[in-house]
Amino acid sequence: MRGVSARTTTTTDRRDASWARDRLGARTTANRSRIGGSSSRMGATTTRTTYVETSEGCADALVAVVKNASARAIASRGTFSIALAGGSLIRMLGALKKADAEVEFGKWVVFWVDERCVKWADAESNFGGAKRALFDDVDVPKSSLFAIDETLCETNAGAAIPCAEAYEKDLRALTPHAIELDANGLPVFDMLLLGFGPDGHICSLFPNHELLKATDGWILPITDSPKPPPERVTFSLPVVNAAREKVFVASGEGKAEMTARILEEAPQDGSIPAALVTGNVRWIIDAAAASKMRNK
Ligand SMILES: O=C1O[C@H](COP(=O)(O)O)[C@@H](O)[C@H](O)[C@H]1O
Repeated sequence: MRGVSARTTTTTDRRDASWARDRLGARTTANRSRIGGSSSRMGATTTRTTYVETSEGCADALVAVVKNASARAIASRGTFSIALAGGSLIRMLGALKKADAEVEFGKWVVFWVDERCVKWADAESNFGGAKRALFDDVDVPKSSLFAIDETLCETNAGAAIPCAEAYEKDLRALTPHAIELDANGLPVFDMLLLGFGPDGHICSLFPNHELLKATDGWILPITDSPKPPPERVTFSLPVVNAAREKVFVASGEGKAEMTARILEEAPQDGSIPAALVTGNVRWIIDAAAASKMRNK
């Protein structure tokens, strides 16, 4: 593959959701034990990091990771459930078209880890961007592409709550047959493709935001997103962490500072949401994004 170095490192730690747990001291024991009981949050976090030279290298490495996970999931359960971020990650998605002959796109079920409450044709729509970059050209059945209900987004104001309710209903209808549930009753996506902002946000979970502590609800509305548009929907942090594999792609100098902070400082106080992702985590990083890391 172009630009993919052979160098992949693996680290394992015992990081758990201590930030959420500590701040939840005032909550009931029942709530605490639900959080503490999640195996993906309390078990070891394994981080595999693949270093590549260029953004093309990132795209190629991403294709290899998705192709393998898709084949494994389809062989064992007949479907592959994947949820996608938006933003700059969308630029990478088109590379998956190269794997068209080897990937059984017909067996995919696709969600978005977060969405801005706008019409699909709006330039801000994460679904619209992914559709143009990939899904217009591969054979994922339309009925397996789970976008938010755009009819609820005539205006951004007032859209987040009804959109989140409807989107969670769609997700619940797919469990447990197409998307498994874990021991805590959380949906287990086979793979999440995550981005992160320069502030360390993931999905539409922003630094120090109350929503980081949410333990009820799979899809959360946010009405005060610091990054426009203000009204969005997002996976909750427990749903993110319940996924079988989380893949971060860090490409370009603009991601360098935050990549180093997430991987080398990993504060657990909610100031960098990306550092709260636990379980089976994979990073694909190009040279520009890795340029501020001290240990690589
Ligand atoms: O608003 C969002 O931002 C993040 C990061 O986007 P990027 O353009 O800075 O890479 C993205 O992961 C999220 O899905 C999106 O809605």
